[in-house]
Amino acid sequence: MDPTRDAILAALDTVVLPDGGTLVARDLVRALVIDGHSVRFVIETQSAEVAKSYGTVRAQAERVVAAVPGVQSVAVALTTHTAPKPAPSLKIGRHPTPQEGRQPVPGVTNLIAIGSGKGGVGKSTVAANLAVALARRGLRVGLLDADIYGPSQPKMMGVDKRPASPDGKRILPPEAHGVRMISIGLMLKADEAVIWRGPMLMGALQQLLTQVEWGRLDVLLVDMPPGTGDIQLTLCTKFDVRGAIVVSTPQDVALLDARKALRAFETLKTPILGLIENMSTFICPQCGHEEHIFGDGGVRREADKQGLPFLGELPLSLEVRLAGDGGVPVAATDSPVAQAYGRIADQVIASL
Ligand SMILES: Nc1ncnc2c1ncn2[C@@H]1O[C@H](COP(=O)(O)OP(=O)(O)OP(=O)(O)O)[C@@H](O)[C@H]1O
Repeated sequence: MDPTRDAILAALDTVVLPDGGTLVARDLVRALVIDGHSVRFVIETQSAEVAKSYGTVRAQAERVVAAVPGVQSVAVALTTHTAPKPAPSLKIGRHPTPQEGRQPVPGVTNLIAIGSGKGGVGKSTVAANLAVALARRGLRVGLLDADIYGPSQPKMMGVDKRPASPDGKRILPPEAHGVRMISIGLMLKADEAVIWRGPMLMGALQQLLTQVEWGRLDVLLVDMPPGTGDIQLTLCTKFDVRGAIVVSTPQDVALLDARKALRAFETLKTPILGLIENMSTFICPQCGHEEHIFGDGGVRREADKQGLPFLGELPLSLEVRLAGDGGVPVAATDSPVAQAYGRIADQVIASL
């Protein structure tokens, strides 16, 4: 059995520090990654002096984690959070570095874009839940929130800490619900607006893909901004994208825009892995009555018409919205919607 994040944190909570408190109570554990039976994390101290007195803490942390059932190897790094190495936010956003042709993202086997034509159809919700569902199927999964103007993944995945950057260059992605994730939203102060033009956006995306220490991933999902713009262009022309998934509601206006997104991916020579229908049907929690608020089966028909795979449908449900707002995606629960996400994850795995 693979060790769980909770079990690791419980073990680390027993490590008492020379200056009081425990590693967990003092919030010094960063970049905890559980990769099967291997566990790695960083202990971040406030200063070099403190770090010096933490040698035994590091050894003890390694010992208690190694004793957690299922753990076979442990790697612990001790770093110092000092002023000359600021949070990576200061370094994100720049003009792109010139590069020849499409490049792979180091360590990533399948880079998948999650797009939509129209905003608000639930693309970010689907990206977060699909990432969790794939991780629950045993894949090593990453999630990159490239919706630079409206990042929502930190909230949906329940992550609000700035990622660690031990050397000021590499960024260690936090892990939530079994998924390593990064978002431009984690690099910014709350309410800080991003007023960047095309080249800056392209540079920021390039940084998030190449400076983040993803490790080995089977799948990296990229939550794209809605529509067809600079981010789509950069991702699909500069990186080896395995394929795109397009999310739409069955409503005609959403389908109209979804068609534009499909055409844009085709023009950029990005294969379409399939379409997902979100907000398909609403089942009244009081009386059980089923209502097709945004129409019935429109996305499946569209996929059939275009000869593309239909990956599945997801209901409009209060539970989904509350889970997203609460930082625990519904796919991490035992609800029937989580099972629907599991089925879509199976389809995605089969398409790779
Ligand atoms: N199936 C669903 N049932 C209920 N609420 C949903 C569902 N899918 C998404 N939502 C809610 O709809 C809102 C918009 O969803 P989301 O942010 O995922 O859309 P988006 O397409 O990524 O939007 P944007 O254009 O801003 O990127 C959120 O409040 C989310 O919780």
